[in-house]
Amino acid sequence: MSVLESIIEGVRADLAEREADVPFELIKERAALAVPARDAIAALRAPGVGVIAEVKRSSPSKGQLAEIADPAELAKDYAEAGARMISVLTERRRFGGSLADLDAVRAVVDVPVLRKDFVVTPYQVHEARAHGADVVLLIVAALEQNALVSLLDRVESLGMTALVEVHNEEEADRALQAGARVIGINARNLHTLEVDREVFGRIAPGLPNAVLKIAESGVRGPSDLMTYAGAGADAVLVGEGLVTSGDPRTAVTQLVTAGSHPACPRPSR
Ligand SMILES: O=P(O)(O)OC[C@@H](O)[C@@H](O)c1c[nH]c2ccccc12
Repeated sequence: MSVLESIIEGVRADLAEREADVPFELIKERAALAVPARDAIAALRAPGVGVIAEVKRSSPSKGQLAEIADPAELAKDYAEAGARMISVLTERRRFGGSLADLDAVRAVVDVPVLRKDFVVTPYQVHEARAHGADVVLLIVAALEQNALVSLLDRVESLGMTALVEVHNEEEADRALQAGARVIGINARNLHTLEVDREVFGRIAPGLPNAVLKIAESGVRGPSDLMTYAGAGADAVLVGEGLVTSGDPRTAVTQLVTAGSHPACPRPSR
């Protein structure tokens, strides 16, 4: 079984427990009553290269990265330092996240919030909305094409934005066919867990101008942001580099400064 498959197996087991507590009809109702989703596309289209800052305790490749006793405090620091969006990992077993983290972050920031998880069922989409998410990650490698299409439609029908994650050209084609408006190109191979920063530059130029392009993973600092900017990134998504920096606020400030510097290559739109 691949790493991705084993993560999803755990996600499904945890999901079954939550679903036993809060049935589908109830989570749908809660989602319908939530404050409307924020416009993530508008936030990402702002001038310069944006920073999406991630609340990430652990990773399958490195184990624990940071304790993060107070995710709300961290998210506030990120937002005050200029992050355009906050990503919250809600997967428990490998990433140490939870929906409580999402609630805590949602309560303290005004920027759009991304639910970062392994979303494979409609239930999780409504659940994301019920907990205040504005954006939901959909990983192409984890989904059959018809599931991808129907989950993406569901995300949009709830007023949210889908961040559709790809790792290669074939997945990028599937994302486009499904109608993705925001594509994340993940430098980390979910099968081997290795980071290859060249992947973005290989895939991004083949995507239409109208699609927002997010470079995910492996951003160590401003120079990686500049490289991704040169290859057409509208934003970078950063986790480990921030939570292990010792000073996440300054780390975000440095990235935001680089992304808005006149020398930073601009997205073509
Ligand atoms: O910590 P990094 O290398 O900055 O990466 C952040 C983000 O890209 C990564 O957490 C991620 C990208 N896609 C995912 C899918 C599931 C879980 C996690 C991820």
